[in-house]
This record gives sequence, C-alpha cells and structure tokens, in this order.
Amino acid sequence: MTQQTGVITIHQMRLHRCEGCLAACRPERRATPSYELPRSLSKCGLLKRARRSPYKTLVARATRTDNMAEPSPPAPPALPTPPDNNAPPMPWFGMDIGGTLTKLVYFEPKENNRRELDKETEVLKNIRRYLTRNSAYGKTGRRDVHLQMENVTIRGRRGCLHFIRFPTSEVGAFLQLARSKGMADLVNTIYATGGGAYKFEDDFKKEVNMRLSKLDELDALIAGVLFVDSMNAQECYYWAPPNEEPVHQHATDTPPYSAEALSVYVRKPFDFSSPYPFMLVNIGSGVSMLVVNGPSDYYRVSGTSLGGGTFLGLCCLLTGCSSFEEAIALAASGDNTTVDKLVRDIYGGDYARFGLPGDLVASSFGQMCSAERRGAVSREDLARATLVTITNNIGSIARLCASNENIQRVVFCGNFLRVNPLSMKLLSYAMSYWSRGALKALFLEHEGYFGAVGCLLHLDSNHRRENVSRHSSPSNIEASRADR
Ligand SMILES: Nc1ncnc2c1ncn2[C@@H]1O[C@H](COP(=O)(O)OP(=O)(O)O)[C@@H](O)[C@H]1O
Ligand SMILES: CC(C)(COP(=O)(O)O)[C@@H](O)C(=O)NCCC(=O)O
Repeated sequence: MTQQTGVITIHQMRLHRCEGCLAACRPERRATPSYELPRSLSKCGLLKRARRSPYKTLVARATRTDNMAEPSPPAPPALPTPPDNNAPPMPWFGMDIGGTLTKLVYFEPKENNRRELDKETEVLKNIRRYLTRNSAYGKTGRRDVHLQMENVTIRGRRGCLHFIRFPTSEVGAFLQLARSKGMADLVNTIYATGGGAYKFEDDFKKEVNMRLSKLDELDALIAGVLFVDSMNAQECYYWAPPNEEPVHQHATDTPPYSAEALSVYVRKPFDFSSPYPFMLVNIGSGVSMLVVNGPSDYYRVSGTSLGGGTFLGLCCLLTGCSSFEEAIALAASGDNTTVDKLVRDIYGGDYARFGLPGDLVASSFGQMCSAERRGAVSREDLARATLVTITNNIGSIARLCASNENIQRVVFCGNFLRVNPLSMKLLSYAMSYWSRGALKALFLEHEGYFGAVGCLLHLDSNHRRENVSRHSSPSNIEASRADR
C-alpha cells in the first residue's frame, strides 16, 4: 500500500486517498469515524487535543450500508494542522516485543521548516537516513516498505509511518545498534508492549539507558487496529470465490476447501467503518481471541497455544526448514492428504448422517502412524499438513467463540498471516462453510504491526498505564479459563 495524496490526521480524522484506492476505496466513508476513541487513546493529550480541534471535517459521512468499497470523488485539499510545541522530541517510535518478532513503527516527520531543519541534530538526521534509506538492517532486520503509510499527522507533525521488524532473539543486537547510532542519547523513553517489554526492560535500561513505558498488548493491539483501519480504506479485506457463491451451497464436484477451489479465491476490500461487535483473533506465537464491543470495551474470550510459533516450530522439526518464508513456500506446494487421515480413509466416502464429507480431514497427521506412509511423504506435504492443522484448529476455536458470543465478523491478524494467503483462504472457507454463511472472516493489511502502532499513539501521553490491565483481572482470567 502506498498512499499518495490526501492527508491523514489524528486531529481531524480527515482521511486518505491512496494510490491503490483510487479505483476501489471510498475516502469519505472514513471522514467521521463512527467509533468513540479507545480509552487508552482518549487518555493521551494527543486525542484530547483532537477533540478540541477547531478544524471541521470537510467531507460528509458515507451513507452506504453494505460493506463493499467503491470509487468516489477526490477528497478536498487538506487544512494545515497546528504544530504541537509541547510534543516530545524526535525520534518517535512504538515498539511491540513479541514472543517471536519485535515490531518497530517509526514516525518520519516530513515538511520540516528551515528552523526545524537547522535545529535537528546530526544524530537525528543520521537515524532518519539509516531507517528510511534501508530496507534491511543487519542480517535479520527488515522494513516492510509495502506497508509504509504516507501523510499521517501526529501532533501537528506530518509524516510517514515506517514498519520494521526483527526477531526478538536479536534484541541484544538491536540495543547495540541503537547505541552505535546514538539513538540512546536522544530517546530516553520508548512506549513498548508485548511480553518482551517486561522481559527486556532491564536490558534496555542497562545497555542503552532507555526506559520502556509499558502498555498492555491487547489494549495497544485494539487501538492500533482501529487507528490504522481509520487511516487506510484498503486495510480490511476478505477472501471469497470470484462469484461470491456461498461455499456451503457449493454444488460442483470440486470440494470447496480443496487446493483447486481455494486457488481461485480473490481478495476484496471490506468497509470496516462500523466495526462493532467483532471478534479479533491475533495469531502471533500463540493466539488470543478477543470480543470487541467498543474501543475500550473488550474482553479476552479465549486463546490457544497452537499458533504461529507452533506452525514454525513443527515445520522446522519435520522438514528441516529454517525460516517462516521457507515453511510457507513448502506448504504452498504440498498436499496434506498424504499426511492426514480423511473421513473417506475411514468411511470409504462421506459420513453423511452428520454432514461430514469424505474429503474432510478426520484426523490431522493420522496417516503418519504407518511407517510405509512416513517413508513416502514429502517435506512439502508435511509443511502443508502442519499449516492446515494449525489453521483449522484456530478456525474451529474462533468459530465456536464467535457463535457463542453471537458475533458475525471475525477479524484475523498477527504475523502468522504474513505472506500466507493459504491460511487466510482456509480460514475464510472454514468460517463461512461451518457457520452456513453466518460468519465472515476478515483480514488486515498491516497484519502484525498493530500493537506497535498502538504504542506510537501513546507517545505524548503523560499517563503511564498500569501494568495490570483491567481486562486481565483475576476474575476475568478465571472466566477465560472456564470458558475453554
Ligand atoms: N520472518 C518471520 N520470522 C519468524 N516468524 C514469522 C516471520 N514472519 C511471520 N512469522 C510468523 O509470525 C509469528 C509471529 O507473529 P507475531 O504477530 O509477530 O507474534 P509475536 O508477537 O508473538 O512475535 C511466528 O510464530 C510465525 O508463525
Ligand atoms: C501469551 C500471549 C498473549 C503472548 O502473545 P504473542 O507474543 O504470542 O503474540 C499469547 O501467546 C497467547 O495468548 N497464548 C495462548 C495462551 C492460551 O490461551 O492458551
């Protein structure tokens, strides 16, 4: 996604037009966000100021009731936003130190005036150049250039959001780099979330004298999702067969979940401007499932330890692969039916009485108890079976939770879905098929970066959030456990 024109401001929530959206999205639908501000955000001065902003939204709220994006006239030119003289010094970062990957969102200011440019220190310029001119940092750091968001305004500063990730196992190397680039001299506090914000807090202090101001990862996640979605009309999408035929009414010989049927699924934009209620399924190392009724009204309904970390760990064990990208590439060309036991392997056909088609997986990895079959199976097939097992299990739990909670839209995010259309299509099919069309699986372009964005939004908050969120009170934890 490369946004080209239009201005995104938190103050005005007067939103964007992006290159890809000129044909497909409706800038005005986001003109007046229909959600109230996340509690975590509403506590920070940034959005308090936004509410008081004298600038009026220039475009009217969209009146469409369906969720399909469509072309629209261009948005009017942007009004300047007043710079905020009390803003914290640059550079501005938000950080999510997860179980597998650390995500860093960097705000690159644009439109510096002469005075500001003169004031900018050499160190600051070097940091900016280093981060924005490279897309790889050391051996493992990567910038997801395709996700870059132009024309974001934060505290009266217009700029660009950059999305950077590196393995959490490399936090030590990151700290060394931060020291060598002089970052440590400029930044004394970073808003950070994820388990690593707790685990590595002392290392940040000792190694680079940086304080981590810790935010709850689920608070930050939701704030980030709502913010990025409000900025980018292309953010939310779904996968469906080209003709949108409901998969549970599928009447051809090709099973609707076969590789062949899924291969024709296409990605379509979804208007998520009236989001509530929805279920948010974050597939990171493990999986968290949240019911979101409003920006500051959510609870963690369930989770599973069989997540992205499990997929990668099992794939490494079973296939000898050494990266997520390799695991996904193997899975893309494999066939899980040589590994899994299908209903037809047990019944010789369908188990019709209970509507279980013969092609359905009856037992994941169920064929692997036979030495002969183990000898014949390929790495690709093993990777595919691992992907299908993990994905279907997450899909089943999500579906049960959504039905239980009477929710129709399930939004999946997290880096397990990175470069992984197969899992997204499987989830789309499974949610729709098993709910007889009642549930819709939705996906988000900035997959794993929402926690880090949620942290960036806090950058001017004087309020340090309590470490224990109200959402994880002992009674909630008990409730969540009992739910399983
Ligand atoms: N480059 C990568 N390296 C490792 N895992 C990756 C990578 N890209 C995607 N993944 C997948 O994303 C998962 C981590 O997702 P993420 O949302 O970042 O969670 P966490 O916050 O737990 O690190 C991994 O377990 C893996 O399945
Ligand atoms: C503990 C976690 C919130 C950590 O988040 P992550 O780094 O995996 O994104 C997550 O891994 C999780 O919810 N695990 C599942 C635990 C369970 O409900 O069984």
